[in-house]
Amino acid sequence: MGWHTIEVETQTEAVDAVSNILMEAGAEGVQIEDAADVDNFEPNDATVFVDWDKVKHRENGALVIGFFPVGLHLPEKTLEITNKVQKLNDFGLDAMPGTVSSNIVLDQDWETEWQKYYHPVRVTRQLTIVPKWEKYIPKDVMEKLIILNPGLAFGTGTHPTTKLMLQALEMIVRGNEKVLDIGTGSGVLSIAAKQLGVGEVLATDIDEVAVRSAQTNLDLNPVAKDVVVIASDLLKDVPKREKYDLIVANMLTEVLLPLIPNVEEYLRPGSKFLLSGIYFDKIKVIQEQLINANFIIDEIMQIGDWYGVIAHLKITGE
Ligand SMILES: C[S@@+](CC[C@H](N)C(=O)[O-])C[C@H]1O[C@@H](n2cnc3c(N)ncnc32)[C@H](O)[C@@H]1O
Repeated sequence: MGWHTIEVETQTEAVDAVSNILMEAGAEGVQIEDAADVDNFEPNDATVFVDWDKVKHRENGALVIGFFPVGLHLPEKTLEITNKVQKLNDFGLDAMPGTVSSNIVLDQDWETEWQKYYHPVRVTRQLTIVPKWEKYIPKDVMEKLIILNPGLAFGTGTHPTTKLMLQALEMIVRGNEKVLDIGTGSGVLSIAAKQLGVGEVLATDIDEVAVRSAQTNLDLNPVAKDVVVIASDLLKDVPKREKYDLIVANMLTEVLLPLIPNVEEYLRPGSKFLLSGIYFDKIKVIQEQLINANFIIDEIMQIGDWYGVIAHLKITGE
């Protein structure tokens, strides 16, 4: 069996959005070649030096490749994707040139290409992401594993926006918190939260494919077996009377902005709200929206051009 690939030439800041477009269009996986990976590259072993002149890598921009099963109507799919990529500019994302092209590859090529990119990565002091096909033994008692089938949905753990969330979780989780994970993608943050000792977790995503992928990944992690995952557009299908100690949301600013004013009724005073997916030119507007919605900002975190925020709902007298 072969695969159709649809490739989008774009920019680093639009990689997540383009990946989502490809997944929503029915891609069974995406592969990303991003020039920024060279800057963000952190070897597992600090003594490793990579001579980038000798390693094949992109010099600029990014290429996102979606893998589709053969049988789809390629010209129609390509047009649908082109239209959606062009609309990203309206959201203030530089997705250009946004050139979309298609190809066919052999199954075997895809399998080996795919797996070559994913290896166990210790993303924070305590958390290591392990692709499901790797046998990995924790290096010390502190190390906790997140087993993932990467490529099913956004959230392989190595993207700066996910890393910021994992770091923030590690900083603030004390144990037994009730957690809401909005836009769960691969389920990575729910699994991490459980590994760090939280109590109940409800995970949501607008995308049915992501909901199924999250469930597959949750099933790979016994610690996360009681996480409930549902399809929901933001808070629409989250039970109204529920209160959470912690809400996490790693999504584009355009999605976070309408969410922020509505989370208060799901939190208690002092409950934490972690946000990520914020590109550098959007951090101000997110801060303003949080302050208007009764939040105190505890910490602003940054990796490269991406920002994350740790906030809490005002306590009376604050
Ligand atoms: C950037 S990914 C984050 C995935 C994962 N939580 C992480 O941190 O790596 C954003 C996710 O939000 C989901 N999403 C986008 N708009 C949404 C909405 N209106 N309601 C719920 N989920 C949404 C997308 O389908 C995607 O899975």
